Amino acid sequence: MSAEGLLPRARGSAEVPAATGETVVETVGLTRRFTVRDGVRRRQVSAVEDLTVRIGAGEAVGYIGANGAGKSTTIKMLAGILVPTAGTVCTCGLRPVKDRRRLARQIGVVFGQRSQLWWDLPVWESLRILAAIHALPATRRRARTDELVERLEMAEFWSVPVRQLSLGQRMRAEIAAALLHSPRLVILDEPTIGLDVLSKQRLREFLVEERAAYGTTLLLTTHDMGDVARLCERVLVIDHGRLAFDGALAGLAGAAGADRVLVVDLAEPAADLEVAGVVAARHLGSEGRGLRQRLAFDPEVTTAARVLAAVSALVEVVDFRVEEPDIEDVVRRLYAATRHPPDASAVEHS
Ligand SMILES: Nc1ncnc2c1ncn2[C@@H]1O[C@H](COP(=O)(O)OP(=O)(O)OP(=O)(O)O)[C@@H](O)[C@H]1O
Repeated sequence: MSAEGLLPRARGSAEVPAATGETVVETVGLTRRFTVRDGVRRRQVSAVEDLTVRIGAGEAVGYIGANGAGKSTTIKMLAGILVPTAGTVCTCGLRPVKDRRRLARQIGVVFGQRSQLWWDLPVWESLRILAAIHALPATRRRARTDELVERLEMAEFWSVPVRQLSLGQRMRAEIAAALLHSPRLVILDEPTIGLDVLSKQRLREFLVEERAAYGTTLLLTTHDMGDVARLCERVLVIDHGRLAFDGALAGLAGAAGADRVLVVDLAEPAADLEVAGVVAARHLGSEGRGLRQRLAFDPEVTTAARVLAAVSALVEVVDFRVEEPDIEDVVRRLYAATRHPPDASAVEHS
């Protein structure tokens, strides 16, 4: 059966519905500590400490941090897999551990490094089993399956056992499995890890479309800042278990004091441009005997227009562009700036 008429069509654009104001995730003072053996002694590791955060329906939130920062531990508490040591957590209006079965109907979780599919079964059979677990009515199952097969381009490997799939194919099947029951909240833990550029792009496009069509809330952990830049308008940075930043991606660059870069192409070769005396900019490098020059500036202090004007007063500019800060670098700086203890002023809202 076709999905036509039973499910709203996904739109191809990045248009996203406005958040409804309803709360999908709410944590207050959420904390999880582990006791680990250190030789003969035992010590406590604080994986997540005093995390207070609210995510509204329809939001797309990137949850980022260094290895061991506490991302997976947070996700496990949101999904009811781990019991918090202290604090409270409410996911889709439910208490995750106590209401875990009911919660399973409302959330979809994808762990990039772990599979929820049956290794020896063809993709279609894994999805059939999951549909039965979620007790999806046959019409809804068929319509949703048709839709996912088409949008995730799964027809070519629909009957192939999961163990024979390429990583990109398996990830598409994992996403289909997690979204089969149309969950309100989708949690993705490193969904694009190991994927080639094209597979990453396809997956991101699918998630943007899914959100646009159904207003799905996305919470995404990733080390790939391209995922965050393309999928999320809000970023949470966790550092040593504590929230170090909560705000817009652009604000993250501002909080970390990252520089933007003005790249100018000149009509004629020129010596290294020194405009620091006029505006707060520093020369980063030159190419082609000075035909192309790069100038870094702090967006908190000056603007691209002012730097360009200062350069234009010295030489003839034929072309220019402004490069945004490298987000990996931004996060690194933020870690450095907020280490022990985190700077509460970096948290824009909670
Ligand atoms: N079951 C456990 N027992 C003991 N310590 C744990 C356990 N799970 C996590 N930890 C510790 O808690 C801290 C946070 O781990 P977590 O896996 O949540 O980090 P992460 O941000 O997801 O890291 P990564 O990006 O590497 O997956 C780490 O110091 C980790 O060693």
